[in-house]
Amino acid sequence: MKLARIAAAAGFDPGPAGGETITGFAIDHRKVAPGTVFGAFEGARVNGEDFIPAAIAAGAVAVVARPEAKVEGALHIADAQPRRMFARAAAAFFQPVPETIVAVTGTNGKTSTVEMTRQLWRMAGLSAASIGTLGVTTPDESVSTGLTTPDIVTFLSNMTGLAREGVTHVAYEASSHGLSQFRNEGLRVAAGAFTNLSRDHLDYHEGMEDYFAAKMRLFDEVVGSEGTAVIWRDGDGWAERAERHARTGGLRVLSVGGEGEDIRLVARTPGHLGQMLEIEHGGTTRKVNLPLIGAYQAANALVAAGLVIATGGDPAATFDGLTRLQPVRGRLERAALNRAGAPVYVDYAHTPDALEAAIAALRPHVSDSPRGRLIVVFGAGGDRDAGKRAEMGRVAAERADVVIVTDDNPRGEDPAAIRRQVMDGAYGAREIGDRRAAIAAAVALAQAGDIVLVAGKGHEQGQIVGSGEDMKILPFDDVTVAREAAAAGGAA
Ligand SMILES: CC(=O)N[C@H]1[C@@H](OP(=O)(O)OP(=O)(O)OC[C@H]2O[C@@H](n3ccc(=O)[nH]c3=O)[C@H](O)[C@@H]2O)O[C@H](CO)[C@@H](O)[C@@H]1O[C@H](C)C(=O)N[C@@H](C)C(=O)N[C@H](CCC(=O)O)C(=O)O
Ligand SMILES: Nc1ncnc2c1ncn2[C@@H]1O[C@H](COP(=O)(O)OP(=O)(O)OP(=O)(O)O)[C@@H](O)[C@H]1O
Ligand SMILES: N[C@H](CCC[C@H](N)C(=O)O)C(=O)O
Ligand SMILES: [Mg+2]
Repeated sequence: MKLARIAAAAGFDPGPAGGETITGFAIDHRKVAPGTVFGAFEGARVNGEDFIPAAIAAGAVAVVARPEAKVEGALHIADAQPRRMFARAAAAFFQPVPETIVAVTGTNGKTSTVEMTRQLWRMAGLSAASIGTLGVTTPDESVSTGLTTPDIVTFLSNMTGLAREGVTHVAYEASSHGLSQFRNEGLRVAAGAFTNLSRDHLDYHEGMEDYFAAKMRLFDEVVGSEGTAVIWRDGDGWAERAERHARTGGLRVLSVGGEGEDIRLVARTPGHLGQMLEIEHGGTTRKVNLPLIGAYQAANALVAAGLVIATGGDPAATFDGLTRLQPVRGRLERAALNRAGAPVYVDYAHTPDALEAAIAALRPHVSDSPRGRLIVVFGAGGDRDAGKRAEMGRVAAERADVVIVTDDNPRGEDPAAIRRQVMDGAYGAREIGDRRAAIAAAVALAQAGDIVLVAGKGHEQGQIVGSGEDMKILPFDDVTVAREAAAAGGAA
C-alpha cells in the first residue's frame, strides 16, 4: 500500500514520501524491515525515540513520533499523541477487518464478558472470535498474546487475520493500560461495555480518577458516535458517570442490571449448579436458567447479551442462548472434589472486589447443617498495585472461614514481603508461601460440606518469578495442582 493512501486516511502530509510502498508497521525497532512505518514512543521502561536511527538503518521509511523527536533519513510523522496517530495510520493499512467489533472495559469481568459474547454470537450461527486475557479465541483454537490488550500492531494484524479467515464478529477486552496507550484504535467499534470499577492498577494510574479516565476513553473516543454503550448499573456511582460520558459523546445507552432500564434483572435465585434469572426486556419478562453460579457471572452474561442485542442480535434467541453458556476457563471452575467430597474451585479473583464476588458466589453452596466452612487460598502479584494487598487480605478474613495466604506471581519482588502486606489485612490467616503446599493444605483441611476457593491465577499456566533478564515462568496450573492434591488424599 502507498504511504499517500495511509496519509489520507490518518490525516497527515506525506510530502514527497507519498509514493513509498509500505510493507508493514512496527513499534519495536527489532521488528523493522524495509518499507516499515516505525512508531517511536516514550515508554515506562525506555524511550522508543532512542531507537529511531536503528529503525531507519533497518529500512523504516517513516517514523511516527513527537514533534520534538529527531528523525533523519525518513519521513517524520510528527504528532503530540504519536501512539494515536500511529494507530490511525496502521488501521488504514491493516484491512480488511471484521464488520462487527465490540469492546469491554471495567476492572473485573472483561474476559468473561467477551468470551460469553463470542459464545452467544456463535450460537446465533455467526463466525465470532474474542481477543483478551485468554488470547485470541476462535471456534477452532485459542492463541495467547501474553497481554489482555495486545500491542496495536499485534491487535490490528490479528483483526485482519480473523477477517481473512471469515470471522465477522469480534469482542475484545479493552484494559486501562491498553486504552491509555492507544493499543486498540482506528477501528469502527459498534458497541462498548462497562462492567464495573474498583481498585486495581494503582501502581500505573495516579488514582481512581485517572484509572476511570483511562477507561472512559472507550466511550469518549473508541466507540463510534453512532455506537452503543452497554452499562452494568450497580448504583456505585461509577456506572452513572460512565453513562454520562456515553451520552455526552452521543452514544446510545443500553443499561443492564437490577437498576437497568433496558435489560432489567428482576430476580436471581441461586441453584445448585446454576441460577434462575428473571429478566425484563422490551416489555417482556422471561425466566432464564443460567448454567453458571454467582451474581458476578449473571452480571457478565447479561452484559454480553446486551452487546449482542446492541449489535443487531435477536433478543429472544440471545436470552435463550444464555441457558447454553459454557463455563469460562478459570472463572469459578470446579477443579476437583477431595476425598471428603468437598469441591475445590479455581477463580481468577485478583482484586479486593473480585475476591469478594468470588466468595459471595460460593457462600450459598457451603453446607448449613452441618455448618461448613469456606476455605480460601490466595496471594497477590508482584510489581503490581501494592495497595490492594491488605484490602484483599481484609476481604478474605472478613468473608471466608479459613484463610491461607500464599504466593501469586512474585515477579521482581520479595514474595515474603508481598505476603506480609496481604497478611497485614488478613487477621487470623495462615501463611504458606509455596503455592502447591498451600493448596494441598487447604484440600487436606476440607471436610464434607466445606468449599475450597483457590483465587488469583485462574487459567494461568505459570508462576512468574524474577524480572528482566532473570524472569522465569515456572509451570504452574491451579486446576492441575488442586486435582493432584485431591488425588493424593489431601496430605499436606
Ligand atoms: C507498563 C506497560 O503497560 N507496558 C507495556 C508497554 O510498554 P511501554 O510502551 O511502556 O514500552 P517500553 O518497554 O518502555 O519501550 C518503549 C518503546 O520502545 C520500544 N523498544 C523497546 C526496546 C527496544 O530494544 N526497541 C524498541 O523499539 C518498545 O517497543 C516501545 O514501543 O507496551 C508494550 C508493548 O505493547 C507492552 O509489552 C508492555 O507491557 C508490559 C510487559 C506489561 O507487563 N504490561 C502489563 C502491566 C499490562 O499491560 N497489563 C494490562 C492490564 C491487564 C488487566 O486489565 O488487568 C494488559 O492489557 O495486559
Ligand atoms: N462482574 C463482576 N463483578 C465483580 N467481580 C467479577 C466480575 N466478573 C468477574 N469478577 C471477578 O474477577 C475475576 C476475573 O474475571 P475476568 O477474567 O472476567 O475479569 P477481567 O476484567 O478480564 O480481568 P483482567 O483485568 O485480569 O483482564 C473473576 O474470576 C471473578 O473473581
Ligand atoms: N491482568 C492482571 C493479571 C493479574 C493476575 C495475578 N495472577 C497477578 O499476577 O497479579 C494484571 O496484570 O494485573
Ligand atoms: Mg481479562
